[in-house]
Amino acid sequence: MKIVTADVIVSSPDRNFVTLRITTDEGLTGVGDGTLNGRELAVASYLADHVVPLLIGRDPHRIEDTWQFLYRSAYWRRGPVTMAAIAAVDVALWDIKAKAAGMPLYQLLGGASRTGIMAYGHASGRDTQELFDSIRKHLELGYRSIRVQTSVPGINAVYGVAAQAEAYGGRYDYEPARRTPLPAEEDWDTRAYLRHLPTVFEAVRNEFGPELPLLHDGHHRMTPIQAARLGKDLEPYDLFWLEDCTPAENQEALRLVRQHTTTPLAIGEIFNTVWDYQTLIREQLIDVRSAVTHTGGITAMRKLLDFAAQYQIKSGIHGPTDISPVGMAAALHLDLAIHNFGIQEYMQHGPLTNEVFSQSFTFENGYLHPGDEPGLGVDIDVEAAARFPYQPAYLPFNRLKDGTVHDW
Ligand SMILES: O=NC(=O)[C@@H](O)[C@H](O)[C@H](O)CO
Ligand SMILES: [Co+2]
Repeated sequence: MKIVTADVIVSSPDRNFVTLRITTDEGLTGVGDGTLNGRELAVASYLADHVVPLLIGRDPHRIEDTWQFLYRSAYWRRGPVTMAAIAAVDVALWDIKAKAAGMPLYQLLGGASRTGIMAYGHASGRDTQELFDSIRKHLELGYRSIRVQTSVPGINAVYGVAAQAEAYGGRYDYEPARRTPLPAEEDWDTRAYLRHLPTVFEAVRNEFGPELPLLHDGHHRMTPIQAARLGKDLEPYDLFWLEDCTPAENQEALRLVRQHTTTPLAIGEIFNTVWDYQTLIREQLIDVRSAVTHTGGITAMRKLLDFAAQYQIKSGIHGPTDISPVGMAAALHLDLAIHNFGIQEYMQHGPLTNEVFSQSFTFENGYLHPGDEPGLGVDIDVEAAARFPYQPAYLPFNRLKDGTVHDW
């Protein structure tokens, strides 16, 4: 079998997506997700200008060789753009291989290790009442695990608070990439946040009880000692995880956090190769790990998850709406097959996105399942995609009160 075409489709239903669609000489097609929120065109160009010419004529069954060829022939190693592009090719080739085999992708990954994939949804609120309503709404939607994000007194716009994003003219539910020519500036104050957050979880536990798995995303904003303090302050509320508690380019920084708190830590959604995690995993500095299929696709993610399994670390694959239904489906096939599954993030894509992408995965009673269609079980309607041309959209950034730029 040979690859005859590879189309890079940039489409913006609800939000921007980059999809690679590979077609073989036997008429089989496969799709891959190369969406990198706020830098979509960089991946689209990397694919169209530097990768697609290398794919034409290759045997699509040679997935490992194609991965190694794209990774090593680029000479320049790693990075979010390169690894998102390689991920798009890799997932499309796995889609083709599974279709050729006439089975859902998870069967090629070792078959099902569970009956369903525990999902968590994003509840948020500007105040306690709005937060409680959002948690109740997610419980009614069937979620059995819930991420809690709230406003902070004295801060105007905080990541992950849907109503606040809308008040700022954004659409949080399509991931806070504002359709504006330049990134929007938001404000931040870590001490105000550290004072406020334990009171939020105290209120949530009093209202919803001790059982409901609760998650929180620190979104890279604290120093290690601040993260250590928050982890300790949240221990009474028994979180499923505290995510991205501190920027982790310096992986050793997590040693300090670990020494002070037993709150489980999830890190990794902005990483893109196993090397970003190596110390975190080897020294058991994280518990449930979160990474998108941008970490080089199924081939690389499987190796990463198997490495993590040796250190009793479970998966927590990234699943916001800036991961397209294609990337989501890839995550679900992995989630179903691996033994060290932890949890799967699942925001629900918008109605226009569901017009462009047909998918066979299901969400019932709090559990996701990739479905049993041959391949990934997702496809892109190219005509529908053409109706939604790319629109520049950027994630916001933070500045502190004194004007210093800060992690968002
Ligand atoms: O845990 N989920 C997250 O942190 C996401 O909401 C990220 O802010 C977006 O995917 C960035 O594009
Ligand atoms: Co996150």
